[in-house]
Amino acid sequence: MSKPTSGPFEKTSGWLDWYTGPSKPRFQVPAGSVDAHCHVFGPGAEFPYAPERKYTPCDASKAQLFALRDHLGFARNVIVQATCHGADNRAMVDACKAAGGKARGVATVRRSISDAELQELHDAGVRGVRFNFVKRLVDFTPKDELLEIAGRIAKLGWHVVIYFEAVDLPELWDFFTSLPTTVVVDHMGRPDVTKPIDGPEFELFLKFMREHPNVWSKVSCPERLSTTGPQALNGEQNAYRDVVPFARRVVEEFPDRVLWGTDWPHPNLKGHMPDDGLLVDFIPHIAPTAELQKKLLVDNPMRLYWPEEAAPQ
Ligand SMILES: O=C(O)/C=C(\CC(=O)C(=O)O)C(=O)O
Repeated sequence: MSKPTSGPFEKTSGWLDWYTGPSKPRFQVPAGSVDAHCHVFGPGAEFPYAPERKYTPCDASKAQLFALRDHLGFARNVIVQATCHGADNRAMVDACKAAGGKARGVATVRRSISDAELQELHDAGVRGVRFNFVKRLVDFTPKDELLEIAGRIAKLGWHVVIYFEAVDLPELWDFFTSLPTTVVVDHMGRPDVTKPIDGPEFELFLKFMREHPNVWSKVSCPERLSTTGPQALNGEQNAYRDVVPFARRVVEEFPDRVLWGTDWPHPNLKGHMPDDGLLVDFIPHIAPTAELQKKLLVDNPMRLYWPEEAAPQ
């Protein structure tokens, strides 16, 4: 793939650019697979980064995303608005429109958005909004504003994607469980994988899913959660071993409510930038059967993002 640029913006110091020579995965994903968590960044010269952003990335264009999709063997993308674009959804919307029906979007919106603007987002392929509670990424938005937004987007049949750290789940529980839509958790609520899988923290997350059938989870981002590695580089086929039991537990207990995504272009990674081909090779470790793989990669994302095309359950 072509090399990343950064246009008129200066990248955050220490920024790691996405990996330009991803390997061909050994694991062949099922036909019609969806990369259900990825982003586009700019390009900044065309779609400037938001003034309120907490980081400035390298560019990651729609063409580069679609090239990766094809290289990895995926059919479709779900493009999630990244915080470096704030509530300016133009780059994400432009990518969705250019994908010719092969991408859906998850937007960030403020309460000031009009019904006509929401409808425009819908027409472009947006099917959800993201509420981000990770303090290093966003400033606080009052819960009443978020609830108001959730009530409005529920009428469009959209869902809410939530991003938070495991330690914050108890405090956010009442808010999350009051949401009137399907709720999709990013990266399993970022468990601390150095803690026991049967310990209180991850148990609380499992209870959250068990007691609330509207809650789904992305079993993504082992490269963010792992502390032991090994890194998905240089052909490594057993990357991020410490994350496997956590993701596998979620896939096996909730096979109809899990999604997977590359998280390309992997904003804010500090230690290394994974080879996305090897990230795909991680999938059979967490979804060990063909049936689980098809639910994770095809049936579930199709039901949520392309219900009009999804096979009946
Ligand atoms: O890409 C992700 O899912 C995670 C992110 C970035 C992010 O959420 C954003 O910029 O919106 C992170 O942990 O830094």
